[in-house]
Amino acid sequence: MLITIEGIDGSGKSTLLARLRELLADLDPLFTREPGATWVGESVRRAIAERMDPITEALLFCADHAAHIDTVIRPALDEGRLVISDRYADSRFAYQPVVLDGVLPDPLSWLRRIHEGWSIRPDRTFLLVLPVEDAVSRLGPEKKREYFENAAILEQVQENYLNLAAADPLRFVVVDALLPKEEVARFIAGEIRAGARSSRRRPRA
Ligand SMILES: Nc1ncnc2c1ncn2[C@@H]1O[C@H](COP(=O)(O)OP(=O)(O)OP(=O)(O)O)[C@@H](O)[C@H]1O
Ligand SMILES: Cc1cn([C@H]2C[C@H](O)[C@@H](COP(=O)(O)O)O2)c(=O)[nH]c1=O
Repeated sequence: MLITIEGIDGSGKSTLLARLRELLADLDPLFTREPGATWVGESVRRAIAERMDPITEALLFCADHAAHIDTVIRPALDEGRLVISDRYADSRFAYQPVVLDGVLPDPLSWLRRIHEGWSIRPDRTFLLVLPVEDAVSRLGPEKKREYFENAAILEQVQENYLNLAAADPLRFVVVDALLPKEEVARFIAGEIRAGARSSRRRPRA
């Protein structure tokens, strides 16, 4: 079963994942992330830091996703493991249209086409949502933030995320990220546990 955690910068993903490692330890999940699970992810970090052109940046994120699926996700799913990824394809569909706006006529369709035929659809995606001003204040002083970590960009990213969730309500679970950390973690752990139980009852297609 593939679970993904999404949300704007500062929404609490890393905090949540650290707690899920403890709460779900008995299920022995594989925790992974994008970018960062493959050496391609290092190129992505460099592209963000150096502000490469948005098409190069988008294609590097996609390359990291392909390597992530090939080397980490598919092997673990084939072994029947629960996989939990901090960011996944929806990060591309939420962030890259913002920087590709004005560069391509329809960035989201372009991105979706690139993923077609090889990306693996998550079984469930938890989207952490909170007002952008709260996320930005959690992120700390502006000068220490990465390129995407500014309010104007994050407003558009969050709107894109909410549109993705509205279009796919069976997969997305929208979670109030203003709730206390422990409440967020226990709710999501419970949902993942329930999903894992029912997927054990269903044979994999
Ligand atoms: N539910 C919560 N309530 C209050 N503060 C929180 C909550 N969740 C996380 N935080 C705090 O917000 C800050 C940002 O959280 P975190 O690093 O987990 O976000 P993130 O989504 O992983 O960010 P990024 O995408 O930039 O890596 C941290 O200081 C964390 O302690
Ligand atoms: C996977 C992915 C990520 N991003 C952005 C989102 C963040 O601002 C950075 C790095 O991610 P982190 O988890 O906060 O360290 O990259 C993106 O724009 N597109 C993507 O596909």
